[in-house]
Amino acid sequence: MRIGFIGTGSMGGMLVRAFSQSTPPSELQVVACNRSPEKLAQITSRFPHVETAASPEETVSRSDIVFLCVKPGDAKGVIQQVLPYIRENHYFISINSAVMLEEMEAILPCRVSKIIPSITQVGLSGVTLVMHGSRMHTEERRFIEGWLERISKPIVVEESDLRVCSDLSSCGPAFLAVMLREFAMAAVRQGGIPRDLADSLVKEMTMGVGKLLTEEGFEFEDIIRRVAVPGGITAEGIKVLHPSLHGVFDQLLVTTRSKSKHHGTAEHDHK
Ligand SMILES: NC(=O)C1=CN([C@@H]2O[C@H](COP(=O)(O)OP(=O)(O)OC[C@H]3O[C@@H](n4cnc5c(N)ncnc54)[C@H](OP(=O)(O)O)[C@@H]3O)[C@@H](O)[C@H]2O)C=CC1
Ligand SMILES: O=C(O)[C@@H]1CCC=N1
Repeated sequence: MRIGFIGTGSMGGMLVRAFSQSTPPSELQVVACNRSPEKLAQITSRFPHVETAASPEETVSRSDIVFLCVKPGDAKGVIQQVLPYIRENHYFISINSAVMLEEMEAILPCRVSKIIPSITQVGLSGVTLVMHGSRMHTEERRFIEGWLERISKPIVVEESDLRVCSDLSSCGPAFLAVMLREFAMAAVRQGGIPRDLADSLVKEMTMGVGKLLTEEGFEFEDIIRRVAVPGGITAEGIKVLHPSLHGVFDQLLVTTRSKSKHHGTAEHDHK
């Protein structure tokens, strides 16, 4: 299978690395291009079997599955640029939430899907959100999801639910990191311990909680019940958290929804 990547920035570069780590070169031919050559050169120096294409057009010509990994404001221009090189049997997959499946299908003659990756795929974990266009039938959907399973847990969602789902799976790592950093910094202030000790404790705790939730069958409530024993210390801490957190995430989701309505122009990409 020949997989092409147009754009090897943060997300495209991550996907190239993730596929290269998870799949032997004998099963996968990767070809990629990037506007500025340095980012791609960093990847090819670590993964020499990743081939360099000179342009998006060449990437498309040399691929069966094409991942479009440019910023929203660049996406429509690149789609127009590669259009003459797209064959009906191509799979064209955009990682931009701003470009709608219907818009892509109206322009492109091939099968299209949209996926929203997450920084967690650096560790071959976390979710890729998947939305398929109308030309993707059951077998073809399974085929693409099978590839995504090599690097993540693919979850199919409705395009209309994308905003809130990607807040959880793709923006979520940053939201969680902000909260965890606050926790560590408060421990430094209140407990007088060094920052690196506080960071290590929070990181290891987070990894352990992740395992309970994903591997040990714990629900959030199970963890809360087992740790916040009646009359204990954790329960007192939770009494502080509840009023402070109430409404915070509603506000966050209202804000991201509002921002996403104005997203998708080159002007906004560079703000
Ligand atoms: N960051 C995240 O966690 C997530 C991001 N996304 C989405 O992914 C998309 C990409 O984001 P991200 O990877 O962070 O952005 P980056 O800016 O890091 O990557 C975009 C890349 O596309 C390259 N590029 C632009 N135009 C062209 C072109 N014509 N031909 C070849 N390469 C081109 C850029 O090259 P150059 O080196 O010249 O800039 C750049 O390397 C966005 O839509 C974002 O919303 C989705 C999920 C999560
Ligand atoms: O913040 C952003 O715009 C991107 C989209 C999803 C995660 N990061």
